Amino acid sequence: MEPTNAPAAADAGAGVEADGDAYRIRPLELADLSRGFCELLAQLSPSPPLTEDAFRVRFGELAALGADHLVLVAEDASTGRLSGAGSVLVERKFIRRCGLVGHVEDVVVDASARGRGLGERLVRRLVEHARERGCYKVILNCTPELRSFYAKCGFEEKNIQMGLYF
Ligand SMILES: CC(=O)SCCNC(=O)CCNC(=O)[C@H](O)C(C)(C)COP(=O)(O)OP(=O)(O)OC[C@H]1O[C@@H](n2cnc3c(N)ncnc32)[C@H](O)[C@@H]1OP(=O)(O)O
Repeated sequence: MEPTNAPAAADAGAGVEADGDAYRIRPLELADLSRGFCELLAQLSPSPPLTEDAFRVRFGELAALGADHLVLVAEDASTGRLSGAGSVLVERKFIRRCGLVGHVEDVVVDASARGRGLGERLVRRLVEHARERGCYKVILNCTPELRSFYAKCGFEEKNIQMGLYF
């Protein structure tokens, strides 16, 4: 599928949030590469800048997943730069009568915009998307320091995380 500059997962029911405040929460767009998307992600994990081609290819791959993959960004209404981002992936399982599970990933708020409730708003929007898709639960991995942030977003601690890095 040829990627366009249309919002990813535009059919996801993930409508733009325009509540008149400083940030506009909406799906990722191709033009967001030049609005600071990579700089935001670099605050989450080592993430060198992407070329336009690399970004376009990955954007197209994710768009092809439709509403099963949603990347939301928060655009600063006064500057047009991105101040936050987060993703949710809907996993299709066999168990629970072919149940669906939402995975929240890569939540980040720019250092200059933290502490104003933007992270919580992003996470709640991602969770709402998973709920509307019919997921029976939403899960995520985080460091122990973020327990209280995710508790504020409605999550409770469950099990432990295991990892194997290559
Ligand atoms: C699944 C994942 O992606 S895990 C990775 C999470 N991302 C990161 O660690 C990247 C670096 N950190 C960040 O980008 C931000 O600090 C975030 C996303 C964790 C939080 O974003 P913010 O916009 O600052 O959070 P927000 O203002 O919505 O905070 C909501 C509540 O959580 C609390 N909170 C926020 N960050 C933290 C924290 N690091 N530790 C403890 N509590 C926190 C706030 O005090 C607030 O509580 P309050 O309502 O009582 O005041």
